[in-house]
Amino acid sequence: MGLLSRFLQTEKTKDLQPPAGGVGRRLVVGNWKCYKTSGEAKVWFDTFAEKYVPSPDVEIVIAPTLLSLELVARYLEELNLDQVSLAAQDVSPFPVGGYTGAVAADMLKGLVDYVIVGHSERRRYFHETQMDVTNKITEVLDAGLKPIICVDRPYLVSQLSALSDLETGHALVAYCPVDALSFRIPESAGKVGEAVDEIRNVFPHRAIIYGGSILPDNAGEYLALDSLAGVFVGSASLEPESFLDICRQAAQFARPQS
Ligand SMILES: O=C(CO)COP(=O)(O)O
Repeated sequence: MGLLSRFLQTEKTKDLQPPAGGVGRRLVVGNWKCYKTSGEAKVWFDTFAEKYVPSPDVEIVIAPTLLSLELVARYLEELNLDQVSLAAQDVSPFPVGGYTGAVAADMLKGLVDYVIVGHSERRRYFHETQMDVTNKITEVLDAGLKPIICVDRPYLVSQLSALSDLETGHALVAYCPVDALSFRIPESAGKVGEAVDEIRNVFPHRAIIYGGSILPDNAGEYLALDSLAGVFVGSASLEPESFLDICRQAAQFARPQS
């Protein structure tokens, strides 16, 4: 699929109804990127906790900055919110050792369940290579954590083939087309469905989520896709209200697990 074929429609889906029986368990991941101090993170969780209604079929994952991770993890323990866990936004490609400035996967154990790996912003602004990404995935899996492996357009095929030999364990794949992030234009649900099929050819049994300009107004389009396990939310996760709105929609679309 070429660039031209990815012209996007942003039809509104406010009146989209979940099918009877729902579409399966849903995951909503909020990536705060380089926003929020530890204090701001605590305020976010206070507001979130007030209005959050857990659903057994929706898993919520929040990725604060590495700096605030420990404090947020302790606070989350206090809040004791069902179905909410944490992710690290990045990790060292190396184990514990003489690597100044790095945080090793083993150090994240007990704080997070997931680690985001290979986000396009890491690849683009920090010049992360595919080899770095592969090493990070290995470190994360060795630490017993779950990598959220980001793949994007226009490098989907090469990124997937680089990972195809890896034993990816409990990995999730996050499809985040760069145009949808950089240009603030979400990829249409139809195009996302096509990319998901492409990813499934390489990782047939991996859960796949989509990220790129997900907002409360368009989240339902993606949550309704049977082939998608959930959504990966950037900007709209920064405000607890808009993130809660997306979580509520996920609960509407989720189907109880048998
Ligand atoms: O990068 C993303 C998920 O990690 C998506 O970011 P936006 O939702 O801000 O486009």
